Amino acid sequence: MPEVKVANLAKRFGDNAVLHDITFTIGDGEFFTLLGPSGCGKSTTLACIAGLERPTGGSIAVGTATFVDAGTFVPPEGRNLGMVFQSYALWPHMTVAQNLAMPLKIRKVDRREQDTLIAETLGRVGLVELKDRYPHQLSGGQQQRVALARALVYSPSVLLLDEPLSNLDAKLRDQARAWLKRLQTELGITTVYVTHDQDEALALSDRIAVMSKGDMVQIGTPQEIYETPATAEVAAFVGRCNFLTGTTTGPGEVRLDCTGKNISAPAATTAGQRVTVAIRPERLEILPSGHTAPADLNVLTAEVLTSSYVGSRHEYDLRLGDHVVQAETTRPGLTGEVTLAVEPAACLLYPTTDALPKDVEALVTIAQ
Ligand SMILES: Nc1ncnc2c1ncn2[C@@H]1O[C@H](COP(=O)(O)OP(=O)(O)OP(=O)(O)O)[C@@H](O)[C@H]1O
Repeated sequence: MPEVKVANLAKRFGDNAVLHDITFTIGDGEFFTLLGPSGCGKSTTLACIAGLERPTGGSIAVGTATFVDAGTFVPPEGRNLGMVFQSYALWPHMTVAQNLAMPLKIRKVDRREQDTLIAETLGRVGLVELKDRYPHQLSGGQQQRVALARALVYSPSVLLLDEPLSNLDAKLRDQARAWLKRLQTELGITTVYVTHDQDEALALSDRIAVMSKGDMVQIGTPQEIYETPATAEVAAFVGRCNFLTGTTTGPGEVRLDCTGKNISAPAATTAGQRVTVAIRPERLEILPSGHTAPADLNVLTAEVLTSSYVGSRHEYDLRLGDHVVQAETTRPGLTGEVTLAVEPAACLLYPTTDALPKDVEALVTIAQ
């Protein structure tokens, strides 16, 4: 399966520049996800790869084939890519087998070969016995599999998926996610996946590209994106996060505004910088008041405001100085004053100029 190379991709609709200078390379057989909030340009990027949109700048190549470059634009039918959209777009008056036959007929595959490819592909997605049903006789999950089978039946070089699971209910979606990942690994097909769902992106991807307002903000493995987000905005978008403001007081030290106390944060360098400290809720260990935390941890005193039981863990809202922070733990029944302990390495620092989304700003200031 070939590499996908996108370089300096730009797209504008009239005066509206929606993609600026997007560059990434997707490896052979990689599951690569474009993740970001609504309107950031994910679908437009995918549509440019598919040939459904004509970029205003940059180049796109798959393997040795150049699809887009100065003076070159290969139309979608010349690209041999498989595509599945959020709305499965199955032909309602055709059976499952007929839906799969359509792209083969367009490619003038002979009849006997068509039957073999359809049977093989339906076998792969576990739908052989449903081949004579019409789309309205299938569940949402089954329709989604048919759409995927239709995109795979002609052995595309790359699979493009635009929020293909978002019409499924939560439980089905989890199952479909696991199934999709298994199928993709089995086929080894290079896949570009678009989603605004960070859990889905973390669970499925070999690498994730986080987009914001037409720019690529960070590209990395799920672990890199979650554990070392490049900006406060990425930290806020991927997973839950507490944001506290402060001022660096020297190498490795920050004075928090909310408590007036210093904490260790290895990324701090020179004194006097205004910073935002980002801490994931699960990295805040809650200890009942009076319990001593290991000496190498940052220790803060907080007060439990509310707790919720969410099955595998308890989520606590706590007052920390004039802020509310969230922490997750398996410890039930904590009330009143508690100790929060956090490893210095889990206190990520960003310049305060790093814009946070408005809803996160509201969270940061809620307790003031
Ligand atoms: N055909 C079009 N004409 C004009 N503007 C468009 C067109 N298609 C997309 N846009 C604009 O381009 C921007 C990026 O849209 P795009 O659909 O790529 O975002 P997205 O990240 O996929 O969002 P969502 O998750 O909501 O689908 C948006 O501001 C959108 O309004």
